[in-house]
Amino acid sequence: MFGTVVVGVGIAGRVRIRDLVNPLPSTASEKMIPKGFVSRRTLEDQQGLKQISLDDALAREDIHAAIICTENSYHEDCIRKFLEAGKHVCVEYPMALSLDVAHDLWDLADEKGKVLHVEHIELLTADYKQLKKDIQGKELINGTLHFTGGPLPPSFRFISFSGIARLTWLVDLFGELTLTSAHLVEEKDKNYIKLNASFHTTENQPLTWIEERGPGLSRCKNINFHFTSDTMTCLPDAPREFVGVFMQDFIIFSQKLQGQVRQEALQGEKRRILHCLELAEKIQQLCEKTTGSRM
Ligand SMILES: NC(=O)C1=CN([C@@H]2O[C@H](COP(=O)(O)OP(=O)(O)OC[C@H]3O[C@@H](n4cnc5c(N)ncnc54)[C@H](OP(=O)(O)O)[C@@H]3O)[C@@H](O)[C@H]2O)C=CC1
Ligand SMILES: C=CC1=C(C)/C(=C/c2[nH]c(/C=C3N=C(/C=C4\NC(=O)C(C)=C4C=C)C(C)=C\3CCC(=O)O)c(CCC(=O)O)c2C)NC1=O
Repeated sequence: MFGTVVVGVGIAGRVRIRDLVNPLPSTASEKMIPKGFVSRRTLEDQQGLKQISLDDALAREDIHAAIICTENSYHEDCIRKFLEAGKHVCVEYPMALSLDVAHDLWDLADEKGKVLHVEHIELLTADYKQLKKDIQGKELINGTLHFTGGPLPPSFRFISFSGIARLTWLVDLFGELTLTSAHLVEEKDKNYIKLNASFHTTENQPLTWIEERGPGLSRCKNINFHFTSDTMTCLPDAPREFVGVFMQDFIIFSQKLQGQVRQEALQGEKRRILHCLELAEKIQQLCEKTTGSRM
């Protein structure tokens, strides 16, 4: 049994509390015991769960794991505190805002012998699983992934990190990438931002990622993938699965705590996460170089 707390009560934190309080019967998630939630605000009980202080969460011996759902700028500090206190950590993506920090946190997890799990629900949606199946065996000529969405607060930090889910899609579909260019358009007065990043696959095929955020832009992903066999311009519309994506992720975290995930799978995941963070960092550096300012 693993006493567990949720840290940070926003959109993701509330879903995490829901899943922690209602584990899926006959899955590894049943071994996770809700022990409370941590917030920087004083909140009333959440779905029957009580608020506890961060210090208590770190010190209590009946708490073995934390699910960190704070804004991106506050992930590193939280992960470090819980790992140092000898707790397992599940953190919402992106785990860190630089490659160095990510390596450092993983080393700390290894040193402490604890699980560091990074949520990547974008890989767990029914549409994505279908897309991956549909693409299997096809030979890419070139492709574009264009995401639009509403503005995020500054605490979600640089757009290549807050948008890491799109990079993760491209890497999971087409393998490791090399960045060839990155360009940022920002209209701060309009709260509008657009990133355009280009890559080559290991077979030298070009891929483009466009991440666009601004008021009135609805959350949407557009694809345009050209293969030698055909062209895909629409995401497949797979039926929704019975188990929600956050619950699927929670079950994976629980399985990791119970030693049910193979080493090769863990290593592959870690390699992918670090590769995506490295790309995100290179994009940021290139954008800063071309605009001449830190963002
Ligand atoms: N939303 C989603 O569907 C997904 C989110 N994520 C990731 O999860 C993390 C959190 O995202 P999300 O939950 O959407 O972000 P939110 O902006 O909803 O919450 C972020 C943090 O802000 C604080 N907060 C929430 N509401 C308020 C409020 N009304 N007033 C003051 N503070 C508030 C909370 O911390 P506290 O309780 O300490 O005050 C909370 O943890 C990010 O890393 C994101 O990338 C990943 C996948 C999906
Ligand atoms: C309705 C408003 C709404 C908000 C404010 C929202 C925020 C939000 N959704 C995210 C990802 C995500 N959000 C979802 C799914 C959801 N997330 C939800 O809050 C809900 C209701 C679903 C529906 C199942 C998924 C699957 C991701 C992973 C990235 C993706 O594939 O889009 C992220 C992480 C950053 C990013 O990848 O863009 C944020 C901040 N999502 C929303 O849908």
